[in-house]
Amino acid sequence: MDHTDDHLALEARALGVTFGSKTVLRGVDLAVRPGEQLALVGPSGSGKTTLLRALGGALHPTVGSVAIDGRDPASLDQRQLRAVRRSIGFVHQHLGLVPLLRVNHNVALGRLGERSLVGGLRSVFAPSRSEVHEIHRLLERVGIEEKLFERTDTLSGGQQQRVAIARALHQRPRILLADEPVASVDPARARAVIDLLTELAREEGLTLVVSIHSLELARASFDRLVGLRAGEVVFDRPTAAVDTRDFERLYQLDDTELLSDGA
Ligand SMILES: Nc1ncnc2c1ncn2[C@@H]1O[C@H](COP(=O)(O)OP(=O)(O)OP(=O)(O)O)[C@@H](O)[C@H]1O
Repeated sequence: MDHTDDHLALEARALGVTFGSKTVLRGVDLAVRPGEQLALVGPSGSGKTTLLRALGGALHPTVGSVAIDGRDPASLDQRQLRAVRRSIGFVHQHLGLVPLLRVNHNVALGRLGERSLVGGLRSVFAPSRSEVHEIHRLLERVGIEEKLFERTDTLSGGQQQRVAIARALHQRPRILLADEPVASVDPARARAVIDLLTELAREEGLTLVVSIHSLELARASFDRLVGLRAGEVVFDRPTAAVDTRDFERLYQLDDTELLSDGA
């Protein structure tokens, strides 16, 4: 593995995360090159969300370290940390949209973090023409431009997913992290949303890490799969080299795990 920081968008080194007495991640090593796309797969509770949060600098590792574009968030001051976080777009599992706001306002919120509170709110509720144009263009790219002025809670689950993607892109990130972005849509729409994410990331040259429940979908849409089980990486391979035994290993429960689970 290439450990030259300059060449990595994201890196975890011997990463461990513990909540109270519960170890959620242990010994995780991961290296992601700029522009690379990969899927994190694993059973519920295996630590995918926690790993994404740590990689995005939203959670400090208990042991080990993370580097984002070669910089360890733990070594940065508040201003530097905000700049690093702005370079990362996050599509949350539960989307985090404001239901009563119009679609254009929710997308505009993507850039709130880069301005003062007053300036940010002005840009959301009284945006400049160029900002309106940019939001319209983003909604076109995610295929729901006709929803620009609709109230967000009137949109379908799949459409809201697209709003969340547009909001993350409006932030102009270099890295996009998506946590189960298709948890609430049916399989056909899930495929369309994942295809959209991978296509947009490719076009924009973004690094993309997506946690995904459906193995089928992960296999169909990503060239690299990282399997997590009980907080540990059990495989990290090109999709073509991941076989049925890897998947069995990922989903089997053994006595040790059952014993340690409640500990
Ligand atoms: N803040 C926290 N405090 C205590 N335990 C936590 C916290 N966050 C996560 N956990 C625990 O860590 C484990 C891993 O959670 P995580 O959400 O990372 O898994 P996941 O693979 O994303 O699961 P899912 O697919 O269900 O979203 C779970 O057992 C969860 O209960």
